Amino acid sequence: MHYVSTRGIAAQHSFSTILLGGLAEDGGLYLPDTYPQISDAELTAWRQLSYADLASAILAKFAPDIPLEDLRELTKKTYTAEVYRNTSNGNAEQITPLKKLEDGLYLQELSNGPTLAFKDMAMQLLGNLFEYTLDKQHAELNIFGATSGDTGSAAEYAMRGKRGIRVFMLSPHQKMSAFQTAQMFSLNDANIFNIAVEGVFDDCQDLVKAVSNDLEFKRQQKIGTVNSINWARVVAQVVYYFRGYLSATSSNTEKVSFTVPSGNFGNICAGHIARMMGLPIAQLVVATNENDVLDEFFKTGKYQVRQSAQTYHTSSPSMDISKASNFERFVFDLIGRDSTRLAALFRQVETKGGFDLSGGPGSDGDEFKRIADYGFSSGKSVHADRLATIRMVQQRYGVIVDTHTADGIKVALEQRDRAIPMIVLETALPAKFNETIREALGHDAPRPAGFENIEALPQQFVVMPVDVQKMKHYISEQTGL
Ligand SMILES: Cc1ncc(COP(=O)(O)O)c(C=O)c1O
Ligand SMILES: N[C@@H](CCOP(=O)(O)O)C(=O)O
Repeated sequence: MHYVSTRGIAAQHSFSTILLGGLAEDGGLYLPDTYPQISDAELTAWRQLSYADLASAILAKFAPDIPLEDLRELTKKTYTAEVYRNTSNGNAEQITPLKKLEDGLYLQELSNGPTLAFKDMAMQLLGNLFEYTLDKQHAELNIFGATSGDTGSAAEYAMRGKRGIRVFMLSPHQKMSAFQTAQMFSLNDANIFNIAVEGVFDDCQDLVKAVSNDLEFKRQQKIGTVNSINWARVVAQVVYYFRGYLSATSSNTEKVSFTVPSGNFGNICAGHIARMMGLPIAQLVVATNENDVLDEFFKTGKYQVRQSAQTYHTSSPSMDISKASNFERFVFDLIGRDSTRLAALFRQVETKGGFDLSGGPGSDGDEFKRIADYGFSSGKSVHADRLATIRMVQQRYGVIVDTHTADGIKVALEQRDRAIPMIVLETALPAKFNETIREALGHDAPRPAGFENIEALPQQFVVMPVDVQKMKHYISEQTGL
């Protein structure tokens, strides 16, 4: 298997090479040349597997250049009850248990890891994969990433103290919750550098792309990424769609749907890959907050990104994103993997702010008519919906959900086909967004052990403007390369 760039110019590479490289040299994102398919017999056999074994079976299809035995060791070391210990049912061996809310409606717990968000599902594996690959190459890696709140802490917890790795993490200054801010900025490991950027998440992600697109600087500074720009992140997220499906069904003739609180489109992109591999997924429902660029696209075929000033700071702040990185991977598939056209469309995003695939007069294509073939639909949730959903879920099901998961449940209830089980992905625990839980319920969210006084710890970070040159200068100053 080879990996190709969505923009079609960069060289094709193996899994291990793109793992360390992140963004393709032509500015595109890597995808496998074809999606591996799963047979009915395989899916049946996978019903018996532990999460770790399921992960290595799926990874083996995407990383043929890593020996299966090594993959097995890596996933066994990653997916343990000690690491994913915050399960609500006390059975941490299950890693991502399904919580039944009512007949046909489930939450899939993905936030039981060290930083209480779904990012830990992939990031813990990425940390181990990086260490394994770097050890073999006697190399080092400077991770340059962007976060709206959860990728950052998941990456820093996964990489702290790891040999040969430094993490430079950009976050939007004063736009994360108090808990998220404390989780990242209270770390004082020598290999962690927190940079608060005077802008929104999209500015942070643009800086990551701009720095990565300077190929000489990238090579010299050994820059890699942990955002879902990195294909390995997406692949590791594919695993829990399989796990969710297998837990909700007893035969492969059944279908399920997933609703995914979405921002950078990495999570639901993994669902798209699982579906392309043949997992019987009926619907993939994109749930957005007030930053509704994706909802607009999946309703109209028009993709129109918003400027920083029109990107709202909301109570589901991790989804405050108007320029979803992984959307490019989906559009690549939607337009028949025509990389020349893909590159033109995404150039147009930079010059005209978007493109239009609605098929209407003056549009850039008519592929929107094919959206349903890919199972996608969408909906939106705003602050008042979020509060009402948090209250409703507590009253009706006795469960407290975080603000992003609440957005997912709100949209899932609107979109579900009652004949097909709907799984809502739980993307964080409520303790991370206590301000809004208090507003909704009048009391604090339950706080897992170990985080009691996190907001009171001393914080270490630097504040910087949206300035590529200053960012590069800061990185080279710290690395000494
Ligand atoms: C809690 C939470 N929910 C939802 C999302 C959106 O996920 P994605 O960016 O993969 O679409 C994020 C950020 O990624 C998040 O941290
Ligand atoms: N919501 C994310 C944004 C970055 O997403 P990623 O999946 O591309 O890393 C965050 O919490 O940082």
